[in-house]
Amino acid sequence: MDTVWVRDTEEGFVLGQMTELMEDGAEVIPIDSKFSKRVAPFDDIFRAGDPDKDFDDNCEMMFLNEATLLNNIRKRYYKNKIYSYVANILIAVNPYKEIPELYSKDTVKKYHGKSIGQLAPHVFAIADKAARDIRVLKQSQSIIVSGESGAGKTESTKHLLRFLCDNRGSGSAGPIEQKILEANPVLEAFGNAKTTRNNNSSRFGKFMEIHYDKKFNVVGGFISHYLLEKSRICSASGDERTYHIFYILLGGAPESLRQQLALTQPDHYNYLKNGCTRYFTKQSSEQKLSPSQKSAAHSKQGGLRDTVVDDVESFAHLDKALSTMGMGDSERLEIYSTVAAVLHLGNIQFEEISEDTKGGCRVTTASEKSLTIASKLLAIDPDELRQALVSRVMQSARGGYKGTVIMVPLKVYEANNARDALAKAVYSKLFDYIVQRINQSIPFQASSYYIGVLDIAGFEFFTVNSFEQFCINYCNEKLQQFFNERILKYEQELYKKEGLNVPEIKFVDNQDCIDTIEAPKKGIFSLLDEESKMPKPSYQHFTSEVHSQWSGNFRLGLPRSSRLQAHRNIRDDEGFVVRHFAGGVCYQTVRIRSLLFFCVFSTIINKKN
Ligand SMILES: Nc1ncnc2c1ncn2[C@@H]1O[C@H](COP(=O)(O)OP(=O)(O)OP(=O)(O)O)[C@@H](O)[C@H]1O
Repeated sequence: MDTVWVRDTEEGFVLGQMTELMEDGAEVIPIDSKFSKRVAPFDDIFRAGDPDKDFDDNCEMMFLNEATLLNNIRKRYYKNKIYSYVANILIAVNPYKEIPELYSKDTVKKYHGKSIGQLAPHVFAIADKAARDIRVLKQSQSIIVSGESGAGKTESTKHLLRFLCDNRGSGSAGPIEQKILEANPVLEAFGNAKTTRNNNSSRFGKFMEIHYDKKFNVVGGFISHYLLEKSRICSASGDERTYHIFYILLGGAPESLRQQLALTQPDHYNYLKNGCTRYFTKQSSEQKLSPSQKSAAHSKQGGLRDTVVDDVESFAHLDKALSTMGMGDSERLEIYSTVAAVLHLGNIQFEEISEDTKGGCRVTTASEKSLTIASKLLAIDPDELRQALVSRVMQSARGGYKGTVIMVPLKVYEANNARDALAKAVYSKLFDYIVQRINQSIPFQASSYYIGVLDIAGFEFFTVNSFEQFCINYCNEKLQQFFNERILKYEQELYKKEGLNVPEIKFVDNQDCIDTIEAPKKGIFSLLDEESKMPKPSYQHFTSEVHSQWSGNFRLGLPRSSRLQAHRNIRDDEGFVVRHFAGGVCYQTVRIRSLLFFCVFSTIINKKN
């Protein structure tokens, strides 16, 4: 009788004995009597090998399949062994607790110069391999960290960087390395937020390069960032919050600065009040908050607790880190003013002008004060800001000549969209600026090699999927293609070359899916680009174009073809389904409309800069 794993809807897999073979399945009696005897198809039955033993490298198992892989990872996890390999790929499980000695200075020292497999699987072994490979192969190296939100990507990235910045196993970092490491808390303040899955979730992707000279000394670094989640700037809902920096300023900035920025408490701001308005505090930092800084929810329920995040204490650390990066008092004040301006912008509200036959709107009297503060903090004329919010500029062009400029009044909902687009553009430009300043603080004149670490969000699929999910999933589609090419195709070619008789591994080429997104002229990006250049862009027209260009293509479908009931009610001209390598995702184009507004407003911001 064979010991097998059989698929189970509750448990994932259940261990059992295969007792009887049938035509298209088998009878399995689970070893644990709390599970019932069952008949399962062959596709749901997997050889188990020795289920009590755990392996450093999953490839060492006699039978490698979905069930044995999961069993091995689980067995190890319960023994605090959170890492395992699949050849050169490291699998990490988030332990959500500190494991003694796992990342200590001694452990760093131990892993320096050791090949993969010499010591237990570890993120340091991957970093060391990259460091040795640039020496041996004389070629730059990159490490891709991938996984769903909360999987531990950012923590793993930090450990990789710490190892790479460690001075040849001395347990300490040199001055340049120190600056590279200090970039993280600054990026986290502006680019991380509390989500339901992760108190410190990175809402942007990054590629961090550590540059080396010919003698393999660290000479500097460079950070590229991608896809900051802009929708979060203007709305937080339920238990989620917007970016940490807003709460750090409100809860941690000195009283004088808060007064200068006209800051009060989180539930006074439209962009914050619909989400969680409590600060992260420790017992000691909670005492430092005055009642006027706390939202009603914070006063009632107290602070949120996390081992790392503390909004009250963070301000001083952030301010110091920005100074270390070479930012003087006035530059830091400009940064804080811009953050505060976004909050005040969000409080500007509009009302219809009943006597206006063109259906225009104006700023409400109650929010005039917010408009004045926002324009003061942004150092722009309040009337110019007002006009930009309640009207749209139109200029005819004929035969290469530009005609008269006409100000078209906006309706209330259009002005709301315009305000939010402006707030998003201001904040995302600020984020670009922060990254640029970090890069200036870790410059390098010349470098021979670099080790890059890519920390980017994994595949996303929510009930409502917008442009942000579209970009993230496109990126993951490209990464999957890279993986297919680099690992599956390349390995199989190697086996062939070496004359090994290994059965061919079949995988689905996802180039056709990538084409639907990026093909020139008919790809979704191209169509969106075209739509945004039209005098009257509309999401319905854009969606119809997508469907007509890709009609009959397997990769693109109508919302009603989605597996999720909620998507089947979406109209044909309100969304489309893309069948990605990881599954179908229904994107709602009503949401993409904000991108069109974004295009208009980024022009204003660029002019201001
Ligand atoms: N190796 C680890 N040891 C201990 N705790 C960890 C480890 N990795 C992650 N954690 C815990 O899990 C939390 C989430 O991890 P992390 O922020 O790295 O996830 P992520 O994959 O980057 O998520 P997101 O995509 O949302 O940014 C961390 O704040 C930390 O508390």
